[in-house]
Amino acid sequence: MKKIIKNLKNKSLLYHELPKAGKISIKVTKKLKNKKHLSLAYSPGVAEACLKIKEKYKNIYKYTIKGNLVGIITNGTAVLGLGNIGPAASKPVMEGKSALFKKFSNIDAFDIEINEKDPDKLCNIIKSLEYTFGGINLEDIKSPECFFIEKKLKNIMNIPIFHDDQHGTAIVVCAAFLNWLKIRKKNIKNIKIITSGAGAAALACLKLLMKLGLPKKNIYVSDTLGIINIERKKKLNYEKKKFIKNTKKKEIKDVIYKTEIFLGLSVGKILNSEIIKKMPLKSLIFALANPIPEIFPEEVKKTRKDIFICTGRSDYKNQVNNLLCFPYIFKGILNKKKKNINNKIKINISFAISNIIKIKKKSKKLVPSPFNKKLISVIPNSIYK
Ligand SMILES: NC(=O)C1=CN([C@@H]2O[C@H](COP(=O)(O)OP(=O)(O)OC[C@H]3O[C@@H](n4cnc5c(N)ncnc54)[C@H](OP(=O)(O)O)[C@@H]3O)[C@@H](O)[C@H]2O)C=CC1
Ligand SMILES: CC(=O)C(=O)O
Ligand SMILES: [Mg+2]
Repeated sequence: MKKIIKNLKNKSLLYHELPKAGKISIKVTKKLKNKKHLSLAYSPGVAEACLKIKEKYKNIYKYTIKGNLVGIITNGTAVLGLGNIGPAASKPVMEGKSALFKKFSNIDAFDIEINEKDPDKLCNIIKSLEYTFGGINLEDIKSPECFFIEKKLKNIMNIPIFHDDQHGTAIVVCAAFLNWLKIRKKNIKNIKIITSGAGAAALACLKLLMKLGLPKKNIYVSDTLGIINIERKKKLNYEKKKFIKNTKKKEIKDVIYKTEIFLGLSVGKILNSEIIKKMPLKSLIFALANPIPEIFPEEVKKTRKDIFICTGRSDYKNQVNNLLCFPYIFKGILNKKKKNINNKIKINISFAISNIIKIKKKSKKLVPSPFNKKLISVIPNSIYK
């Protein structure tokens, strides 16, 4: 195992370094071979396009890349499960998201890493980028600040704003959950769930699961201090407060015997064999922290073959990752000029993703592969005007 991990680390570094540093580059889309072309692309011809936009702002979509350009914006405060590693160290992730936009939905996306933690100041900087982009994909901004930032940007900007870690993740988690319900022939009203994580991703997932019908009383939320229960005094924010559970139980292991879903959106290695032994039959574990999941599938299989397991990683089956959503949802958003994605649309998309999978009796497959060609049609088509 150690050798495999070392091998992956080395390969990944070489992948990023060679033959050219980074994962993306810019491509010129018009002929630019001679002075004739140059006089169209640059001075004097370019002035005509400028003046058309000056005359009518909407022309910016006709004469520039704006309508197919997304800004992937972070301040590096919650980068994967690596935490607050800062804007510079976040750049490989953001370049990666840009590469995925291009690969999976042919959307051009610039990564913008901003060295600003103050939510109001960050909003002002992002607002000032409004003319450049057709939409903003907020990424890896820690909670609870991310909730305020997204809300404020939606109010002050005239382009779509989408916090991927919240809504992209929630849509994909719900899709997997719907298929698990189908396989298990279970009623959502009877399902109990415990989270590890009470941040952007975990709370957004819970909110969407509740829209699907999961009763709030069936939810336990836990974070670095354990279950958010009635005795909790510290480290509560207004979003966590919505999920205070009427219990004195403190630890995941105290309640996991009755929760069929474990939703891990925190950090690696939270679960172990001892804890999962107690889970109900054929439970579902989302071990979605990146890059190290809350528990590795090998450990689950060793202990409990009946359990369904999803991770956020590309090297295991059932990759529950917002990658299954963000390239395609933006395709729909940009094409349909849709500014806001409401819960009804998010649920439509979850059903659309889940329906790609043909449920088979003994199968444990809950989500399509990221390379499934149906995603590019079903997700944008689930967004109505
Ligand atoms: N697979 C996927 O598609 C996605 C996966 N993720 C993963 O989810 C995780 C969280 O991301 P995000 O919500 O954006 O980040 P946030 O910073 O918003 O939230 C992180 C949460 O994890 C909790 N946490 C951190 N360490 C521990 C610990 N040792 N035990 C229990 N809880 C802990 C924090 O607790 P506290 O509040 O007490 O600080 C916080 O509630 C990351 O690992 C990320 O990679 C995120 C988005 C998508
Ligand atoms: C997948 C992702 O967005 C994350 O882990 O933060
Ligand atoms: Mg992320």
